[in-house]
Amino acid sequence: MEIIHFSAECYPVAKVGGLGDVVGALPKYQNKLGHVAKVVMPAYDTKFLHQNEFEVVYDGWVRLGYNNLPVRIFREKTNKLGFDLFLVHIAGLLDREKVYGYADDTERFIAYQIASLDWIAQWEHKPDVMHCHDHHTGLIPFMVGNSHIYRHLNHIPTFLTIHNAQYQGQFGWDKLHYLPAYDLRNSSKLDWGNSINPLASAIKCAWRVTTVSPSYLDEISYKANGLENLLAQERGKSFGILNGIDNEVWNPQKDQMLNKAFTNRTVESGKKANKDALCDVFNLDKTKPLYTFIGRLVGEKGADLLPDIFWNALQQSDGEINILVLGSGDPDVEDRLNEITHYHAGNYNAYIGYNEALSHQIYAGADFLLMPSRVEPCGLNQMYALRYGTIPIVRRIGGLKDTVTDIGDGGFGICHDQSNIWDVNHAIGRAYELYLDQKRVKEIRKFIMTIDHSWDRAAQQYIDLYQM
Ligand SMILES: Nc1ncnc2c1ncn2[C@@H]1O[C@H](COP(=O)(O)OP(=O)(O)O[C@H]2O[C@H](CO)[C@@H](O)[C@H](O)[C@H]2O)[C@@H](O)[C@H]1O
Repeated sequence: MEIIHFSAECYPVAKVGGLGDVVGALPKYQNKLGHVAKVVMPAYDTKFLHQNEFEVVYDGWVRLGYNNLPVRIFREKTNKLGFDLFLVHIAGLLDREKVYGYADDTERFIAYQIASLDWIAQWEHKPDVMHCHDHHTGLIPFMVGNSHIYRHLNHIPTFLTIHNAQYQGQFGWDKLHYLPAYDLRNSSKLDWGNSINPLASAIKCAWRVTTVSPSYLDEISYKANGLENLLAQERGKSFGILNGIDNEVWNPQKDQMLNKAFTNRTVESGKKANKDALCDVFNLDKTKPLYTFIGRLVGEKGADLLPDIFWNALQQSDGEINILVLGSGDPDVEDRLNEITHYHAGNYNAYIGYNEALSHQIYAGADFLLMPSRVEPCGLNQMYALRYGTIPIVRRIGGLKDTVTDIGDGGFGICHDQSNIWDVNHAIGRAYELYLDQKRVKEIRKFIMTIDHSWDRAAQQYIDLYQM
């Protein structure tokens, strides 16, 4: 099958969070199964663009409202990522440093979607599947099914994967003129709550909808930032497929970013070397358990609770634990997390910012990873933690529920029910008790490193779904 993935992110080209990891891996694993999966994404002004070789495969114009903008599509020449990568270049609109966060994001992603379809519409052959990821690509199913200019594509099955239903990309009907002409009687397929809502539109128009874990599929019927009823209505064509992880990128045995590579046989010495190095850099106590949080500092991740959780834990433990945070997001949370460093230096530190290599070093060097998420469609961090022998402490929600079993239930993690300070502090205490039983900790580490969360299984599940 020929599968085209449309996405705003793809690791290592451009990554803000988990979407980038998924789109950087799933196509590679689909190709390994004998298919031809490709990625079409915006050409941002990132390092990857400057450090790799590209050829031009398309030169054209994209019509955005009353403007015609020049478009160029580049193909990466060497198949470096294990799949064909196409970058849509629109000067002045897409070629910026950041992926998101601009006032004209709506226009940027509409232009990217139209330009991608214009290009594909003039191919001699047609792909078998068009797979859209999140709201930035959510207008594609509507445009393909309803715009006269894409009538040659309208027999191609479209898929939507929801990585996070919190973000929907809504914009006002005053921007309708940016979209290619369609029969206005079909406007209800774009509308949700009197706005044009790309995620809602994709849920309505895509042939199939998937979520990134089975539990999240259940949860969004009652908690989906206003889309609950729609998702419940479309449940018949919706499926939950648990994300995998890229075992080649996240491989503690070969990871070049670590201070010391290790396997599950050498996990004790490997973890110690990586932990010692982190403790040296961040002024932490090597002899004490190291808890960490890695992620976007936003409400969904429970990040606003972290400062209080850490104050409590550090005070209650009286110097017996370490905490290291890596993240960026809400400036208020960033400040509050930084502030703790002044009071608990030696046991606490925070790196505010984005640092891919440091994230690998922390997954490898930490003893426990905290994920007190309010919403977690899948969560990749807990799976990276497991692969690097780090015990996850997670709220039982979404993909966390599907991947972590509590030690009290014969499992290997610490689970709690609510995303609140008391539950998380209690979980931190349980982890500390566990840490004192080093024999058990060693057994758990050895075991969790063997759990297979690679993409092999999920890549096949997507193929099966395309063929249904
Ligand atoms: N400051 C920082 N420095 C370095 N690395 C950082 C970082 N902050 C985050 N990361 C990395 O970004 C990724 C985050 O992955 P998640 O799955 O937790 O995220 P996210 O909420 O973005 O994704 C959404 O999509 C994914 C994919 O489907 C779902 O798993 C998830 O539940 C859903 O919310 C991990 O690779 C993590 O290491």
